[in-house]
Amino acid sequence: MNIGIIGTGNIATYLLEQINVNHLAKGKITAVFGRNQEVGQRLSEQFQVDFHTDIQAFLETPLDIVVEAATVEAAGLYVKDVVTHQKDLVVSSIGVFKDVVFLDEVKALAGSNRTHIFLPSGAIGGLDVLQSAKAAGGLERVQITTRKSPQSLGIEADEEKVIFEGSAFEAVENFPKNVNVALVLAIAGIGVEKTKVRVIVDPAIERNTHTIEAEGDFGRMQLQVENKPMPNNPKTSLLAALSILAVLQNKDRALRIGN
Ligand SMILES: NC(=O)C1=CN([C@@H]2O[C@H](COP(=O)(O)OP(=O)(O)OC[C@H]3O[C@@H](n4cnc5c(N)ncnc54)[C@H](OP(=O)(O)O)[C@@H]3O)[C@@H](O)[C@H]2O)C=CC1
Ligand SMILES: O=C([O-])CC(=O)C(=O)O
Repeated sequence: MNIGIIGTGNIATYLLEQINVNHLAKGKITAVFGRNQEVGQRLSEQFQVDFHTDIQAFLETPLDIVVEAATVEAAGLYVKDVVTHQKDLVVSSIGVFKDVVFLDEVKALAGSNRTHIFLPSGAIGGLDVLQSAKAAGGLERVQITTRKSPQSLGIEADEEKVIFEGSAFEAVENFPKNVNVALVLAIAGIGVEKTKVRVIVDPAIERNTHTIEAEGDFGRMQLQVENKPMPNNPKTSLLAALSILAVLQNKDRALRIGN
């Protein structure tokens, strides 16, 4: 499997290390697309990958799957191109799909190009429960409370404070690098308007903590994940990078676990 990566940051570097050096997935990252020539050159030498600043040239290389690990904005620019070039796609910046029409367009393109789109569970879990819970309708309420340090949120604060309360749609507009988890939750569950999000800044906390609550005909779920932030980017939890690695490890397996 030839893997391409969009982005030259923390997750991209983590995947290069785990796949090209530690061989933790089948195949190899053969090409990276980015806009930072200096960093791209360094990654190219360190991990023996081609570096491209031209998206068409990147997508014309023989890739089986492309992992977006950049930003919501970059995902908006490039995900359709990836699918129309008939590559499977893994999206990290799931906030790009707050626009439901855009998500439907990308899904339709994937259908007509016979490709697959993978949305990793990222820094959370419980998506299996939500999807089962709504299989026959009847999922009523979904909420996520994200608690992060000022450093992880990239803001200053000297006391615990609720800094946002609203829909998943509004949350992405306010914190595009911190609430992609709310979007995958919304897509798996009851949508971007009905999924409620609270963001709390907490100077006393060291882990990126997400608490998910859901209720419906199935009963009730509460799940809390206390994530270690990544050293190179404390906004991002290690679990988010691991979940992309797991998608790449599992994508062609005969045995599927969870719905
Ligand atoms: N689903 C989930 O649970 C999670 C999702 N995420 C998503 O994953 C993304 C990546 O995370 P992480 O690697 O930690 O973030 P980083 O900020 O470390 O890396 C993002 C990289 O993207 C590059 N980039 C930005 N804009 C563009 C562009 N237009 N074209 C090409 N490259 C671009 C930046 O490089 P430069 O600016 O130098 O060009 C930067 O190095 C986050 O932005 C977030 O959207 C993160 C955490 C959890
Ligand atoms: O990594 C995390 O804890 C969550 C995150 O940043 C995101 O969802 O964008």
